[in-house]
Amino acid sequence: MLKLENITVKYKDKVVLENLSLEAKSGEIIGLVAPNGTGKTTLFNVISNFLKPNKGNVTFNGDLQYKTEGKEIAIHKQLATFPDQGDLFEELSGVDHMKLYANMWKGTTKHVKEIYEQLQMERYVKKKVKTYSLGMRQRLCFAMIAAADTPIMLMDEVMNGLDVANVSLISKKLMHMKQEGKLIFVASHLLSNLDLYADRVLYLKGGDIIHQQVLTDTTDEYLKVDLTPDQYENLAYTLPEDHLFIANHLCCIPIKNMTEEEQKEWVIKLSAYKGKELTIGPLGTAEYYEKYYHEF
Ligand SMILES: Nc1ncnc2c1ncn2[C@@H]1O[C@H](COP(=O)(O)OP(=O)(O)OP(=O)(O)O)[C@@H](O)[C@H]1O
Repeated sequence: MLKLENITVKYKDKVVLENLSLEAKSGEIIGLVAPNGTGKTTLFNVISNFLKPNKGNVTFNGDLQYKTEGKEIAIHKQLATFPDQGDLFEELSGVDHMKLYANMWKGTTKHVKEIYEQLQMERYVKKKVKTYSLGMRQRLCFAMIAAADTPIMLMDEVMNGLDVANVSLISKKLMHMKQEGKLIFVASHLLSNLDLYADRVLYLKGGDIIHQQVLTDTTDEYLKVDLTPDQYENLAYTLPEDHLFIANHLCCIPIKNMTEEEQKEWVIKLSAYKGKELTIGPLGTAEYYEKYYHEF
């Protein structure tokens, strides 16, 4: 559905994206993770053609590229980007904004009511935006992209400023949209939230994707224990070569190639470190984030 090939973006002599390639299909939620200023927004701008890359191709549905105005219109019918709170009109109501997006992309507003009901916005959706709090504005931005109902959605910081209840509400709606077959990109700093609904999480560093974490892959399991650097250095056992010591505190031993007996032995060995919690499971988004971006 979407193919990026060797995308390079430079601002003067600063290289932000370098030879980045990626394929994505419908029915996927892809998390995009990196510290501030790494290139997440730049990547979204390339996908939506708000920015022409210095090199590389963006292709939709096998052969559709931003080559002519007509093709750009055809692509933009299928793709919506998350609105910025600064683009909201203070004198218009929430439902006016939703209808604007619904009309622009779908040519109908029939589905708008169902969306604002799902997002529990009935109480205020008909009031002017100037009366909205930050969280209400953010929920409206999400309701607008949901009203556009496009097959591809690019969401930058969708959960910004939302409380726990609203994060959960929007996460549920995202899962629902995925089931409908949408391809959704979510750039986020709310790492554990991505574990809930993303199929894969991409880690961006040095202009490229340095790691792709497949969250549906349960074979990637580790025995995890928190150790101080001192405990780690002076461990009484030789750890397997492919173990990780993430961010100087989390020791992770891969168990996928171990027999049940070997796994039990490691649990017993590590249980000796009293007071340290021992868990078994895949690495979460927050753990990978520490692995790639922790500065020693
Ligand atoms: N128009 C521009 N001219 C020059 N440099 C730019 C421009 N736009 C972005 N940059 C630079 O490109 C880099 C990547 O910016 P980008 O906004 O893509 O990062 P990001 O990962 O989305 O950050 P954040 O998490 O803060 O939103 C930054 O170093 C930024 O300063």
